[in-house]
Amino acid sequence: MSLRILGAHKVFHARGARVTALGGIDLEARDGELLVIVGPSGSGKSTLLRAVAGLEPLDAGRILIGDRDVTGVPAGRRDVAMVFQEAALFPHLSVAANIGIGERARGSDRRAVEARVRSVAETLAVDHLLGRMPGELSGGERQRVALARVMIRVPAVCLLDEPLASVDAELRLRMRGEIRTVQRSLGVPMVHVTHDQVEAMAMGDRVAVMDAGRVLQCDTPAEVYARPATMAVARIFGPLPMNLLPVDEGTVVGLRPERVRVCLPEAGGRAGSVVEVEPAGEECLVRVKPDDANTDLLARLPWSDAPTVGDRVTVSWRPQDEHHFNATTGERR
Ligand SMILES: Nc1ncnc2c1ncn2[C@@H]1O[C@H](COP(=O)(O)OP(=O)(O)OP(=O)(O)O)[C@@H](O)[C@H]1O
Repeated sequence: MSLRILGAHKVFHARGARVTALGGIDLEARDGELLVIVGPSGSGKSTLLRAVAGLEPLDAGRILIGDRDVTGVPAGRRDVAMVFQEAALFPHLSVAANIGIGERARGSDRRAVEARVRSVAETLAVDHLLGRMPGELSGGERQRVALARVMIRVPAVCLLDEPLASVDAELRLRMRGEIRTVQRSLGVPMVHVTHDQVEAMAMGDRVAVMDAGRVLQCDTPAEVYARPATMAVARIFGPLPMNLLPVDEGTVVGLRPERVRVCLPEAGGRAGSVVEVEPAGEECLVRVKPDDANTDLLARLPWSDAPTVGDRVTVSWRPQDEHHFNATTGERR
């Protein structure tokens, strides 16, 4: 069954101000697909998920799960499972009871539920915590318990709102894989909101890039990365924002920092000065101010090639690495 969002509109009125959280969203998460949503803070990602879950009524638009129009259906009857940024667990129930509560409520056999709880808890590495209470867990552990509760059964649609936000880097990597595996085995559409671009690239079958209540582009992560449809997408999607250099009245050239070469002054290219060097593990981020432009260029280089602040350098790139955008509309040429 697919999830379809058609013309979703939502305006909030907050202290005299009108905020368009959703400005007409059309989006589909296909059966068995993991659709990742990325976008700056306030772009409407959580509002969209909450609308699908039935926690936020839409001003206009429809939500369909398979052929079923669930737009007016209360949250409890949509068969949508959701994990929030802040995992909400029942404080007076043990971890095991929290994970199994939905299944028990549906009247499943106690022994069968216990076995299922154990199995899903092992997958998410919380099996050693089954006897604890939610108040005795770390943020990341609570998050994994909330995930386990969702993944214990097969809902029609699964929604994840930054479930890995408070999980450390190593576990995050493992859980990304786990979520993919569980999602494939559930075979249902899953919509996953994240701020983590690497996660979006790694996990998504497709990625929807949102800004100001709109979907700017929706395609495979590889396609969005290789051919961002607009300057805004180029800035939002990718491990680092794209460099955007106005070249003439009508055109802006976009360059991924990983495609910018920084060389000694003798080499050909545009001359400039290094204004910032930031270590990033095996690599470094180098900011260069070209002599003939006001826009700094960000480059990602191996740490072994790191220059020093104040160095005179030249920057260059291959013509095929340039992205061209219309300076007025922001659209890809
Ligand atoms: N209950 C509310 N009342 C008024 N405005 C709201 C309400 N909920 C959200 N908004 C506004 O709607 C817009 C979209 O919010 P939303 O939480 O969907 O963004 P988001 O993309 O999930 O952001 P973040 O990445 O920071 O979680 C924001 O401008 C926000 O301030």
